[in-house]
Amino acid sequence: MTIPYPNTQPVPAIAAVTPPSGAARPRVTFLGTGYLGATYAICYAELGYEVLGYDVDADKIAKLNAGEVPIHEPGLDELLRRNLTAGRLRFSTDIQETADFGDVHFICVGTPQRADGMGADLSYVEASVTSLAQHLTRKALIVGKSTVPVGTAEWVEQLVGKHTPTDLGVEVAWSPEFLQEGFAVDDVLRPNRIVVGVKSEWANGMLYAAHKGVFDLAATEDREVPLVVTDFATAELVKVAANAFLATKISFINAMAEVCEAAGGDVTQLARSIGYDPRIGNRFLQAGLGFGGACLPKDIRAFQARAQELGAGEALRFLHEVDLINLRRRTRVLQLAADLLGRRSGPAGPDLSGTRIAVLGATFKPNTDDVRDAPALAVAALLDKAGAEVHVFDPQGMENARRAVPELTYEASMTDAVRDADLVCVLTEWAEFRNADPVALGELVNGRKVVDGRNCLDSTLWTQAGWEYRGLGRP
Ligand SMILES: NC(=O)c1ccc[n+]([C@@H]2O[C@H](COP(=O)([O-])OP(=O)(O)OC[C@H]3O[C@@H](n4cnc5c(N)ncnc54)[C@H](O)[C@@H]3O)[C@@H](O)[C@H]2O)c1
Ligand SMILES: O=c1ccn([C@@H]2O[C@H](COP(=O)(O)OP(=O)(O)O[C@H]3O[C@H](CO)[C@@H](O)[C@H](O)[C@H]3O)[C@@H](O)[C@H]2O)c(=O)[nH]1
Repeated sequence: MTIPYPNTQPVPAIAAVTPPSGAARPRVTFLGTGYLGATYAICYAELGYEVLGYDVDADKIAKLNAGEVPIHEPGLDELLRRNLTAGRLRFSTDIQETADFGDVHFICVGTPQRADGMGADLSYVEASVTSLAQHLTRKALIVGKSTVPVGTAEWVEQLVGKHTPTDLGVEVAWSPEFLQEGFAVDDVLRPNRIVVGVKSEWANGMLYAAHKGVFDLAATEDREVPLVVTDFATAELVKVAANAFLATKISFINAMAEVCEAAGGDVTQLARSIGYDPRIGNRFLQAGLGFGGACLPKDIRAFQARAQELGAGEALRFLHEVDLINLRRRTRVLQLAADLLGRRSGPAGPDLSGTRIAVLGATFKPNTDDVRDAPALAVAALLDKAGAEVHVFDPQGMENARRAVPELTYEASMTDAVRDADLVCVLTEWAEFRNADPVALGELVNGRKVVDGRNCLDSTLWTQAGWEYRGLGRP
């Protein structure tokens, strides 16, 4: 059932339900206040809901209660402070308080790649759902938002059944999340669709009420937010299918970059040209260092692992290739660096000892401080392993990067990083790097050589300023 909103007709399938707390709108909690949960909690308060965010990380909760957003996400600080002051939002490490507060509890904990293989680690889902269920004393709806292997919602339902008395009637639903870091506030307030997996009319009604603020905002802006109401399995699959598609699109253009490198073509012009075809579209066709972050890489691996378990592994074999194409871009940057520095590659890769390399960018993309599986940081580590002295600068990711890869040298500014460098690698396309003046930077370096790992620099400008320029998939 697909229900466009606002609908010209009443929505008969969605019954109005009274929240178990008796409040006019459901009171909502978010378990896990990381990149997903903190953003959601704050934006839902902005939509007018009464919200409680819960986490086991006391530092994070203390920061949030003090009006400090623990991550870098544009626009979130102001919304946090405004809604704390308005009294609609608070954060807690008390699970009993959380259980007592909410009508709808959203599970937003991490589902990282398992250390022992490709599948998803569901231990945080299990721990959060179990402790919540054990503390519930009235009917509520538990909604999974974390990205999970298909079948998890059924398992969560059993878990809830095991830990709550049947007469409470606690129900489970799944509503995957599609927000992009860096655009998260707008993505939560103005999503391009809402997908819910439900088993009962009551759950459907509660979830509708829990999303009504989003629909109302859309109506005031003369927009529609499509609502897809479906079963558990489809809801879970929609999420990983979307990420698999996005990853495939990026690897497709990076595969074309590889061919351009062999044939002497320019992938940026190729991408622009195919993107004019509306069936292809020009978004997510940016060739470069490839995809990283806490979602696409781990999600395509977990999807393959789950499909394998279900006997459908063949269907997703191409995702293995998508992953390999993506990872090859990292070694390509290493190779370009060695070429520019005139170093030959042996069987163990190039020897870059005695060189000094500036790495601009550490986060997995601009406008975030997130360095989880960041291609930029992975390349910085490869350059370091090859013997180079690596000096890194990132506008927002320094603290996380230092924690993740402490062996690199971290600098306080772009100019500090490039000073005396034999080579500059631009690996995350922050505006500060895109708009850097190649003439001024040229005065600081030891050698005017640049690898543009994101094809984000104006190659003509840099070449005119005397730089030897190499992009990915470009002649
Ligand atoms: N980051 C994104 O942009 C994004 C977008 C869509 C979906 N997702 C999915 O959302 C989920 C969360 O991702 P994230 O990036 O926010 O992760 P994160 O690591 O930033 O946040 C997870 C939070 O859960 C907390 N936590 C761990 N155990 C807990 C427990 N038992 N009870 C309560 N809290 C607990 C952690 O302390 C942490 O603050 C993942 O499944 C991810 O795939 C993330
Ligand atoms: O044309 C492109 C677009 C993106 N990327 C890279 O792809 C990665 C992922 O980018 P993006 O998708 O913008 O970041 P995320 O915030 O990880 O968002 C993805 O992962 C989230 C978590 O599942 C989903 O909710 C989002 O819909 C999905 O876009 C980054 O490293 C980008 O540099 C490219 O290399 N080329």
